[in-house]
Amino acid sequence: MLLQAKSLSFAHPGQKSIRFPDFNVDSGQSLLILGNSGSGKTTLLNLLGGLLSPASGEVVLDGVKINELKGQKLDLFRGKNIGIVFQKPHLLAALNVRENLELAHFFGKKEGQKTNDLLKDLGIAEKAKSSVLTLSEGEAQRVSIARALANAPKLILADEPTSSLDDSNTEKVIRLLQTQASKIGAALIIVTHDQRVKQHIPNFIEVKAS
Ligand SMILES: Nc1ncnc2c1ncn2[C@@H]1O[C@H](COP(=O)(O)OP(=O)(O)OP(=O)(O)O)[C@@H](O)[C@H]1O
Repeated sequence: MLLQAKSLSFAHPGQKSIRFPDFNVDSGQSLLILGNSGSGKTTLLNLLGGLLSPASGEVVLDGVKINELKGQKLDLFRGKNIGIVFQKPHLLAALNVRENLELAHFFGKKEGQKTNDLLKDLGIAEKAKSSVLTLSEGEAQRVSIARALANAPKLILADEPTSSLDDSNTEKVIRLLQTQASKIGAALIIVTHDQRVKQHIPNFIEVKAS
């Protein structure tokens, strides 16, 4: 089993504790995290990516308890093994498209996937030297997906990747994430409240505010 989430709970400062369901995900599998607005979906994704530390429980990725790693060890483990697609692209404005991807290789201390191949796969090869400030929203989002895939991670986490897209682009982005995940044998976890995504990925867990 690639990823195991066990007895996880978390409380933001001044907020009620959120308890999350247990689940496992294998390499090559896709899973949706569903739930109402404010139920804790992004919080769970941040726990899985080691961006937050749980109040109780554990996240085990490839036999490593992420929640027991700290500082540089955690950053390096995340850089090598986890690719995160955030709600907003968060690209570095001073760097062009190619450099934004190469930065991921640098932080992951890993050669990973070839930048040219990745840009071609995601249909943005002709933008390699463009400033990220000149990209359309959809292009910027594809660059952020390419960056998450650059190190060929074992786990891909995506937070609401389709919320601002129309139906046809929603389908394209989900296909892209699934195709890329299966190409590198990664597990794919997508947070969404977009009902359209359920048509493409039937496997889901639901986060409920208690
Ligand atoms: N930094 C924070 N400080 C305090 N409370 C927070 C913080 N981040 C989130 N929360 C609260 O924690 C709860 C869960 O938030 P979270 O963002 O995980 O929900 P979500 O299910 O992803 O919501 P949405 O679908 O609206 O994005 C919410 O009640 C939210 O207000």
